[in-house]
Amino acid sequence: MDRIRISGGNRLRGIIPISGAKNAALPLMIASLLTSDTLTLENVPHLADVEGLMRILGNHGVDIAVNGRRERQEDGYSRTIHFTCRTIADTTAPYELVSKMRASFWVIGPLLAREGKARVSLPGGCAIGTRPVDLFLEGLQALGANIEIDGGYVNATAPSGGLVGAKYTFPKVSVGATHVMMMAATLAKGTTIIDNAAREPEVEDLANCLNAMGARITGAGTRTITVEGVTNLSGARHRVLPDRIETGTYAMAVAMTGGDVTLEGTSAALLENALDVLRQTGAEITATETGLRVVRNGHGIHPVDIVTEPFPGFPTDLQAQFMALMTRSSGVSHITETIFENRFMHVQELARLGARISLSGQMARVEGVQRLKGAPVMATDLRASVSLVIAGLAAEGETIVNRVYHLDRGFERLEEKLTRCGAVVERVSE
Ligand SMILES: CC(=O)N[C@H]1[C@@H](OP(=O)(O)OP(=O)(O)OC[C@H]2O[C@@H](n3ccc(=O)[nH]c3=O)[C@H](O)[C@@H]2O)O[C@H](CO)[C@@H](O)[C@@H]1O
Ligand SMILES: C=C(OP(=O)(O)O)C(=O)O
Repeated sequence: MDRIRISGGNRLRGIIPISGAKNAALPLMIASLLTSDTLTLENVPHLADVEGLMRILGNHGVDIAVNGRRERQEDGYSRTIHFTCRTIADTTAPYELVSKMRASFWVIGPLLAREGKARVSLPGGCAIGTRPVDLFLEGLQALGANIEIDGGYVNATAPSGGLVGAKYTFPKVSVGATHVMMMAATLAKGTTIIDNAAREPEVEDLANCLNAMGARITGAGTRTITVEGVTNLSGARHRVLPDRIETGTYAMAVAMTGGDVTLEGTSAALLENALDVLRQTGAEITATETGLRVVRNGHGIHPVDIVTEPFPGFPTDLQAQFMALMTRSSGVSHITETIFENRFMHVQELARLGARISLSGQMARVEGVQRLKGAPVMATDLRASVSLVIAGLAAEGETIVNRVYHLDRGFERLEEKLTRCGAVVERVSE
């Protein structure tokens, strides 16, 4: 099993290219199930989750060609990929595939809309909370679907004439359930109004792609999304938006080590809240023509309190990384996690490096320390893993991060990107 070895203490200087967003690429790939034409996606990150979803889509009958060639390109950079699903080969998404990744459950929306039925295993994904699927099921039921849960599978069936548009208000904001309801509603009869929708940029990206495929969606990016159903969707070409979580992660790494790094191919508008918080910690952040420049020279790290919230609030997917930064602040900060009830698994691992963190329910109290010291640590989930990398970059001596397969789900070429900026980071394969 691979590990990451970090020798801490170097400032980061240079340029980091930001990849396409994992959390946009996954629903966009799933949208290819809605049409028999080719959906071409540019800037698809090379990640374990993307590879896993390709296997799932292949099982449903999607033909996948990378850069026009059939063979997979293994150089590790973001790619252009063509997805063509002439006919749905199988409406079942099996446990063995779906249990590895939360987003794979989302195939339920397109399968139901196009084929009138879907049998999808209950999902897996990062172990950061119970992560139920009640909102997905209620949303699909509002469109007329009949839902039964049996043997760990959700069996969904559309009424004989297909799904029917409806008004539905989510009792709680869910990114995944918004994606699914929006995809399902594109082929439903009549108008669907989705209230209390997630406003994440990835929802807007999916809506833009669906509209390019012939859907009629307005309001994505606001609380209310309206979808006028159409009879069929066609192919399209769409570029995956930049990864705001990767952007924020590297910005926090620079704030942690000090230095001067330009993050290329990204946009401040995707993560204004997190960047404002970083500025309060003492980092200087400026927009450039092609991305962002993050600088921290000389000054200490100021403590800042944060509360995670749905977009446009502070993202839960940056909470662990921010906690790593706060371990070196000059005071006490409070970090409140409101999205997932079990997203503090990194706390005990950060403690191995010398961090002083205490937990009380949903809130972590982080007392900044003057120095962290390298140690072996264990990655417990995707963003927790990268928080350990950030801490390791600032720790004295050697940090070994075990179980890096979590990291490979969401960070393309992490070691290379950091090494090019002066960090000493290497992957050790055994
Ligand atoms: C692949 C992807 O894009 N994953 C992101 C997506 O996950 P995901 O779409 O799974 O997250 P949701 O927005 O659905 O979850 C938000 C909250 O709603 C709850 N909930 C959700 C669905 C449901 O049916 N019932 C229910 O109670 C969840 O347990 C959680 O407490 O948004 C999360 C919140 O920004 C991010 O952390 C994940 O990185
Ligand atoms: C929690 C995440 O992913 P998933 O929803 O796929 O588990 C994440 O991207 O941080």
